[in-house]
Amino acid sequence: MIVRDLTKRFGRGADQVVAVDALTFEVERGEVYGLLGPNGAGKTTTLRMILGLLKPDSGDVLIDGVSVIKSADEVKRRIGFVSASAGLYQWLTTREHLAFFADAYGLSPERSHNRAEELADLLDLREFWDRRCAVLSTGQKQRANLARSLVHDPPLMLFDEPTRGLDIVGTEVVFDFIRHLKDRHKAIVVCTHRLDESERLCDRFGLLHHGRLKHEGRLDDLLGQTGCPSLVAIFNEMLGHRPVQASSVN
Ligand SMILES: Nc1ncnc2c1ncn2[C@@H]1O[C@H](COP(=O)(O)OP(=O)(O)OP(=O)(O)O)[C@@H](O)[C@H]1O
Repeated sequence: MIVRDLTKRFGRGADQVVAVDALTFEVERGEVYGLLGPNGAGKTTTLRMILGLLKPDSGDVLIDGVSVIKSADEVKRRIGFVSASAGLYQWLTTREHLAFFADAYGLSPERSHNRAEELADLLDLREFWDRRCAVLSTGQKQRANLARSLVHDPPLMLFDEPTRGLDIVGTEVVFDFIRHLKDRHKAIVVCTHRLDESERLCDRFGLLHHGRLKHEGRLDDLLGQTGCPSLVAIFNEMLGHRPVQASSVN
């Protein structure tokens, strides 16, 4: 995926906010890219533009050479999206969800059946396969949600706070899923506030502040460039935030 000079402003005049400001980055197949930033940095706005849900003021996104400006529907077919808040239909079972989304993406009935079987094995869905999503546990819902996102086997996967609200086991399921996608040569973007998790998961990072990339690179490169000991320290420096020193507290 190539994000090129993406810009989005909201409002007018003195109230105008430049949510995303000439943002450029690339994510290779088989790479996990952490798009990180504080509240209001522009992460969600960026994801919405990549997904073709929000029109940029300028710039473009190319997925396998297909432009979101020229062919938003083509781009949508090439993306799987996982968000902590993305809803499942409460009255559908997991099996029905996969069939519904496979149909929406235009898979043949045979391909839909085969994908459902593969995903049921991959994410261990069979124990709650025919239960309505309303009665599933948070972890089961997240597994159903992960399966739904991958039903059309897209080349690009976007994750927005994928572990929010999950316990350690649920978090590991998400991690294993992302590692599986990496092994399958997907391009993967993860937005999260969990810097410790992103350090474990991501190959490369883009640190966003006021809609601009302030730092980009592999963790070692970022630590070397900034002289900071951790991502948290880089964040604090970027935000001009000085942690309280124990010795300075009376
Ligand atoms: N529809 C909108 N109308 C006006 N301003 C908006 C709109 N959407 C986002 N913004 C503003 O754009 C900026 C970027 O918001 P965005 O939601 O992209 O940040 P974020 O990095 O996802 O934040 P968070 O981590 O809190 O979800 C913020 O200042 C926000 O208030």
